[in-house]
Amino acid sequence: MNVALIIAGGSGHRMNQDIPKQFINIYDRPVIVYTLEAFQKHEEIDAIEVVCLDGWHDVLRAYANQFNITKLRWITSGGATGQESIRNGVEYLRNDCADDDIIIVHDGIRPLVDVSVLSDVIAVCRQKGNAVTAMPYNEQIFKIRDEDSTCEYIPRETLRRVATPQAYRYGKLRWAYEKAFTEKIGIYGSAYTNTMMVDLGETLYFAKGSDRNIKLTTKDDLELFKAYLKLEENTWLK
Ligand SMILES: C[C@](O)(CO)[C@H](O)COP(=O)(O)O
Repeated sequence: MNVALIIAGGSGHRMNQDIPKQFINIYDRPVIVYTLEAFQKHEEIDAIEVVCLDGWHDVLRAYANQFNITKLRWITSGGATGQESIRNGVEYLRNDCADDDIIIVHDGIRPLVDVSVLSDVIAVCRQKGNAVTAMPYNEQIFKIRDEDSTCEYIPRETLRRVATPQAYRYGKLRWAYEKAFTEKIGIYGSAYTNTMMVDLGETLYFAKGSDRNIKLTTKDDLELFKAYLKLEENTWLK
């Protein structure tokens, strides 16, 4: 079974809005619905779990009914941090998932994930045991010496930008979160499943990423999202 684990537990304070960013309406539907639709229409996705902000579970269920997201099977609560939210989502599946099921972890605020990205992350995970979507860098990356200066750079050919979706076998994911939280490894700061896995000594495998798969963090990102939607609409009309 291939299960999408969508993380939508954030309160979105970086966007300075009353509504959490995953629930902001863009044209005719909220951001989270665009994300859910991408998984709903992918034929290899069997079921969807959403880790959702408390107080928004009923709203989410109502949207799922309205927009026919029939694969949505579980809604559970987030935690105090992103890592706690993902861990909650993983634990919540313990009676429903087998160790070799594939869990596709995805940020609810990346609504432009497309079919080919999802297909590749599932295929690489099936073959290698895990997969993280990745893209090359096209800027030069300098390390800061202090806030005003630098004298060291990292050759960009040696770097990849890793995003979600990321796919892991359920058994490995459960083992990793249990170990990480018990031994306090890879769970602080900006840690995510990918960095935690590496901190636990695991090797990760790259799958095809997409520059279009933006994370909606700031208000500018919302404008970019709208522009992409308009572009798609115009392309379909032609
Ligand atoms: C994939 C990710 O960039 C971590 O590698 C993730 O999107 C981070 O999410 P955050 O909420 O900005 O920490």
